[in-house]
Amino acid sequence: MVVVHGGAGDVPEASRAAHAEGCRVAAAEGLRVLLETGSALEAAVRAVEVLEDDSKYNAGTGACLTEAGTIELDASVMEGTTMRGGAVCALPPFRNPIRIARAVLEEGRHVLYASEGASRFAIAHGFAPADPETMITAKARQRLDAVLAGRAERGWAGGTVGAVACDREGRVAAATSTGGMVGKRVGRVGDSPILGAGTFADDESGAASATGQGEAIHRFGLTRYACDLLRAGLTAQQAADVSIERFGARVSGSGGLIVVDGRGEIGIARNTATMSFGVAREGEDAGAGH
Ligand SMILES: NC(=O)C[C@H](N)C(=O)O
Repeated sequence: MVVVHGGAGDVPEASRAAHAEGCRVAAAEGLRVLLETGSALEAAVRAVEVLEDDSKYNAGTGACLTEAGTIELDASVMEGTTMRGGAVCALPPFRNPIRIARAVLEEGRHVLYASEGASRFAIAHGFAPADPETMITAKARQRLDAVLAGRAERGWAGGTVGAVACDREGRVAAATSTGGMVGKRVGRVGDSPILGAGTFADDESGAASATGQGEAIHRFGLTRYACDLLRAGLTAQQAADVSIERFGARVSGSGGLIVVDGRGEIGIARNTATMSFGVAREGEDAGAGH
């Protein structure tokens, strides 16, 4: 089974159905890949890739902009069987950062590459840098302009994307990708590329992908916290609910979380107005909501 999220935040009423539908499509495609390859890791990566290519979300194409008007991308992936992980942060424009994070995981020498080094790694592994103009949307520019003009708050952008997957043998994986915050400082790195914060997977507990205020998620270690609750015996939904409750109470964090355990039970929680999600399970029609 595959669960995806399209970011915690406050999507306007008129756009909510479209955001949920994008998640349904991504979860269904992730499940298709899971059934074809048997790999939870590949399924989570593919689901996130679909969302990166959908300009509605703040990841890949359509990512939000730094205060300098540039794109800096964060992404990570982790699989739960041997707990391998790969991540890139402050990456200049490449179309699918999650694929580069996957390549980091496969190569295995390091876990996280930043900025120039991440770009070099990507090029050495056959990824082509993207023309920034093909990835920057008019909406992303408008949002930055509003922030710089003081018409909107400099906050997290919403629209981060993530996926968790569980195969028939109980192997789990998680993946997360984002442009971060609108008007962030150049070099600011959020929680999404940090294992244990934005992304975590361990077959002995489960997998989780987080979204929301990155600085708070960093400090709280949100995905690791949720997986530790699974290990302690909570159901996936209880683990998601308790994690978000504690995250709000302890560090005043706002955000959301998707969780899956090794039996394919899922948990979805948020303390924001919306968080689009999609769920696809073998033998059932894919569903979506907020
Ligand atoms: N939309 C998000 O979830 C933002 C992301 N967590 C970050 O702070 O970079």
